[in-house]
Amino acid sequence: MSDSLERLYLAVLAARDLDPATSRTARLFQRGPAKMAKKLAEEAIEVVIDAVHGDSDAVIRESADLLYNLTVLWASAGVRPEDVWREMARREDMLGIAEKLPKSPVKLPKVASPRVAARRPIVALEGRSARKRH
Ligand SMILES: N=c1c2ncn([C@@H]3O[C@H](COP(=O)(O)OP(=O)(O)OP(=O)(O)O)[C@@H](O)[C@H]3O)c2ncn1[C@@H]1O[C@H](COP(=O)(O)O)[C@@H](O)[C@H]1O
Repeated sequence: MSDSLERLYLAVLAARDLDPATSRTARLFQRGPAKMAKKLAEEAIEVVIDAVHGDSDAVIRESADLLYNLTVLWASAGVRPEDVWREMARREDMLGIAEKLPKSPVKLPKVASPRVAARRPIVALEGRSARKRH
């Protein structure tokens, strides 16, 4: 998925300077961050409404529109996809990926790699209040 988003981000950057009369992306850049934010919010609401109605095909279509509008806003804000992937990796390292632990006690490897050792333990979701992400 990140490859698709990265290709889309590059296409958005390339379209920024096209003719707004023929390029939606160029038109969004011409109209500025407020318009971009409005379109992004509209798409998010469309995804929510379609999800609530159980229309998964519409959720797929609107999610593609949402991601398009998100990459436009990233470009406008000077954010690159790799900046977001880095933050997601940081959170994964810090918080671990909460997984359902097996019922029987599991033998953890004696020697963990420094990266694994630095990670917070994987926690079971049942019966624990979700930690607030920071
Ligand atoms: N990936 C997309 C993409 N996804 C969605 N959209 C546009 O976003 C719209 C979805 O928003 P809406 O549902 O609000 O559609 P709308 O009601 O017609 O829009 P408004 O009238 O509300 O502005 C779609 O109709 C598409 O026109 C996209 N427009 C462009 N791209 C890509 O962006 C790059 C640049 O394309 P241009 O902007 O055409 O130069 C290319 O790689 C394109 O494939």
